[in-house]
Amino acid sequence: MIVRAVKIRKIYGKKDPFEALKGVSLEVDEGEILAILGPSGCGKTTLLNCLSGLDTPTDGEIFVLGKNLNNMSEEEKTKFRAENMGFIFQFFNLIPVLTAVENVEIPLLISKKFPVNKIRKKAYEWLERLHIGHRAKAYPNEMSGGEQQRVAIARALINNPKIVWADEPTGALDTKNSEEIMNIILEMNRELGTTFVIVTHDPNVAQKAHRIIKMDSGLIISGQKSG
Ligand SMILES: Nc1ncnc2c1ncn2[C@@H]1O[C@H](COP(=O)(O)OP(=O)(O)OP(=O)(O)O)[C@@H](O)[C@H]1O
Repeated sequence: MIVRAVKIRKIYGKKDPFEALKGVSLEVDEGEILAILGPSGCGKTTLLNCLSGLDTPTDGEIFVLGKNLNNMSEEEKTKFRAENMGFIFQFFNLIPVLTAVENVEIPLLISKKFPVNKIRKKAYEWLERLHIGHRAKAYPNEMSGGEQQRVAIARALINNPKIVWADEPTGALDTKNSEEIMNIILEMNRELGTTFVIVTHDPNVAQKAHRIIKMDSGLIISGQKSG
């Protein structure tokens, strides 16, 4: 088990509090592709952000790779994320002033695990692997949505993370590109064993996952492994 969340509650606001998560427990196995499906506003992004340590739940405990996020400082969480996690977003979140290959290099430059002279080569290899080597020198605004998302996936995976969090990764793409992005995620999962947790509105995307969790109004309503 790579992720375990126990009775997560998240309350936004003090004056006019809103309970976005009402006691959510879930487990994710290593190597699993888990889709989190549910209507707008049901708490999917809030849950994902809590699980990855980007946000802090009001109550409950989250263990990732056996580590309790509650026991980590913000600095420790940042380091833990950089070493173990990758992120994919709906609108790609590429840095507009950097080329494709420069965007892909970022996690390696931060982690300092690779000598600088090897980083460019590795970034090119990842772009080739995702069939966009020919776009290496393009800037984000010169690329299609599908191309930008491939760059973002290369960036998410280049550091060989144990787990990748994807928030509506196909939300800004047409059907054909959505299918291609999901196929890439499946392929990477098979080849590298990376765990993916994918928030989506799209039942076609969710269908390709190993397991689907359905949420409604701040609760998981189906798909939990145990009660
Ligand atoms: N920072 C915030 N302050 C107050 N309320 C918030 C905040 N962030 C989210 N919410 C509320 O919490 C609820 C859950 O939001 P969340 O973004 O997690 O839903 P979601 O299921 O991801 O929605 P969508 O599919 O539209 O992205 C929503 O009602 C939202 O309005």
